[in-house]
Amino acid sequence: MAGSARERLAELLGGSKQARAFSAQLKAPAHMLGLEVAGVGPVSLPLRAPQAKKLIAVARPALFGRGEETLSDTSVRDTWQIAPDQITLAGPSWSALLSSALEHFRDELGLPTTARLRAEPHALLVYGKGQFFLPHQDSEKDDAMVGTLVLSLPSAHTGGELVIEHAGQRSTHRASKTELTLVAFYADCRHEVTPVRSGYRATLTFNLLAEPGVLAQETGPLTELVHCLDQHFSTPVRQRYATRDLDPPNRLVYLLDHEYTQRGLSWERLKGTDAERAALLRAAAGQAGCESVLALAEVKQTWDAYPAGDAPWDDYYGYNEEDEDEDPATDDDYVVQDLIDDEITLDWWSGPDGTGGEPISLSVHDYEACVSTPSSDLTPYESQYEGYMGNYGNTLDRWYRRAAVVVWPRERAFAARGEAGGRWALEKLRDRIEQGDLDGARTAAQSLAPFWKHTGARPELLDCALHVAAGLGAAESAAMLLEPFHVGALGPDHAGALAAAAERYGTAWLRQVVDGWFDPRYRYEPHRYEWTEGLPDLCTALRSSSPGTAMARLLCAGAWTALAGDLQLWSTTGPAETRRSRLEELSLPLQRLLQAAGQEQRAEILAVLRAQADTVLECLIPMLRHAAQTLPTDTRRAAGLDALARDCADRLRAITARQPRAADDWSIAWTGCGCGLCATLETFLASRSRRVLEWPLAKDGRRHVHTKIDSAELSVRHQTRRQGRPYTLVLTKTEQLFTREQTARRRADADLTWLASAWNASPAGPC
Ligand SMILES: O=C(O)CCC(=O)C(=O)O
Ligand SMILES: [Fe+2]
Repeated sequence: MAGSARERLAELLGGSKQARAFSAQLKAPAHMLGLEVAGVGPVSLPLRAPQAKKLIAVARPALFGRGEETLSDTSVRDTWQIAPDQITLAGPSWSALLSSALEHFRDELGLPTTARLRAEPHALLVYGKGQFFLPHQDSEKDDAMVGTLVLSLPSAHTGGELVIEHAGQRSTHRASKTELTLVAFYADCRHEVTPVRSGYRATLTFNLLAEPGVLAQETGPLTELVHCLDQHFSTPVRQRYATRDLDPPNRLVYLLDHEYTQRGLSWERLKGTDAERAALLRAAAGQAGCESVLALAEVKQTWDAYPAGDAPWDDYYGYNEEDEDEDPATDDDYVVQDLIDDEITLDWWSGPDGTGGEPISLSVHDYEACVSTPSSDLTPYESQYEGYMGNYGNTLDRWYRRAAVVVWPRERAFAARGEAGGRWALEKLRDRIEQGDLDGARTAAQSLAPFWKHTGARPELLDCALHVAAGLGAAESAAMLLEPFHVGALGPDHAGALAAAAERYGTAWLRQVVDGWFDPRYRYEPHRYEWTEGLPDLCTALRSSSPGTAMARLLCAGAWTALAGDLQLWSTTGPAETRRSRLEELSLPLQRLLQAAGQEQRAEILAVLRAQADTVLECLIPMLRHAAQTLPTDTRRAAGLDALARDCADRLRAITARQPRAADDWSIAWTGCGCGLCATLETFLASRSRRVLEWPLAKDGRRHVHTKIDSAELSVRHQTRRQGRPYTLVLTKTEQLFTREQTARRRADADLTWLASAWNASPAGPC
């Protein structure tokens, strides 16, 4: 039944009732009905032959009415009937089942939602083999009677179908063997029961009455709209495939039919049918305790489509060779099939009093959307056909501009507006805090929780969020507001507000929040370290208070975890070219971190750097070069860079002190994956004298060896001699073995000389 309040709203506002069903069916578990019959006792379900016979024993042949008369004629109707006063309907779930079934049938049959249906037991009917009821119309025994409800008891039988007809349409209902089958239909429908061919069919029939008074009363569309709004805003949302219901929706978005500009959008200037519909909905919203605003919506629909002239299966069989020279395609050239996706986004709305307005960004959930005119009946302002792309088959995208009336319950106004504009929500919270309305601010803040993560954390809002968080004095809500931000939003200006929040809520709270800011999701973003530019100033400012000092420590720790991970990754990851440039990228963030860190933290970082392999120089030397050009001497010293320069000089000296490779030494130290091929390769590489290996080797083996040589960038050329079987892999050690070492040594020499001059990095003393 989900969506029925919205559908009804759309119908009422659209001014035309859709053709409604004349009959409807529902199944329910057998245990929900407890049935007792005088002279038989409790009837156990599913019904079996012995008990069916007992029921027949207390029944009498059924009569039927023709005009004013009541007749018995087995050529018209042949069945056994038990009067309602012989029947007791009980069981713990029976009344719940009946009332929810009646609501269902009311909605399905299109009766007003204000109506209350009541079911009055009429008879228990039992049909044995060959028994039936010819087509007839039930007499309306009561002014309030609107239809008939037939509840078939579960029982095994063939034949005995209930066939209902209306305006040339018919629906056929078969009873279940195991479940209760409930069918309701309007009193003006002709219906019949076809002959039972085997087994027994048993039904409980009821007159369906619309509660006297309610229907007769002039309800008018306004009352019904109010009722639908109440229902929409109080019914939990059920999403397809979801395991549990969501809270009731905060919004209803009713799409209007015309296009408007921002300036032209006002309650007084709505066009055509929009004017009447919007006025009606706005009036109903007011009566239902809701606020309403006008908004501009963008609708994008994606349809399954194929070019007209092609049958959808032509792609598979290649039948479309004939029609090749066609004009450029337009929207009309496609056959549109199913709607795949329907996205509605609101990008602007007016203030609740109808004045002002602001840009927003809000995607409308399908359970909030309500339309009397489907977008597909309007003209798109743009459409685009996309051939087969992998995700879907061929699709046609269509874009529409529409206006909308957005309605929300007054008491949920804050969340309803807040989801569309994070800035608005934060500013309102700040105002309430400043006016001393702390309770109001806390309740309002908490109402943002379900969606804040997805909507509220734009970087430019961090400052306001920090102030609000500190002012709220409610740790959980404060954390909820701050957690979705990313550390990238942080700058030196935030120091004051950060320290205030830290002071208010303590270190454990702080850690939880800051951890969220270093979400590893951002790890591979290109500018992920840009924020460290402000880190030294931010930390200096923070250190003026002790909670601020703790905050600074957390930020440096977070930055170091990220940097250490990247250093480790890139200093051990292949091709030299990539490694060098990645490590160099880390040099500036590392320098800023060393400047920002406290003494103890800096010592820890330096110790870790010292323990890294020599490749770390590819990060450290560029860092020292940069620092030498940009930082004053005392800043460099304070950041521990002097000590770092000495460490680097030691490493470089060790490299330059290594014995140069002897001219006849062709050995290459390398270890493979442990397989037989790698063992052969390892032996060849390790040999001082062997330069060439001729290795008959099949394709897979050759590929393995190629990969190993290339990924380790070994100074070995590999060629395949395509003669004989298997081909021969020819490996040749190259001169690069010597030139590379010479280049590295020359670079180390140069770096060392530079270090000695720019950093005065003479060999470390005994201390
Ligand atoms: O047994 C049925 O399914 C329908 C009976 C009926 O149409 C009637 O009692 O008027
Ligand atoms: Fe009937």
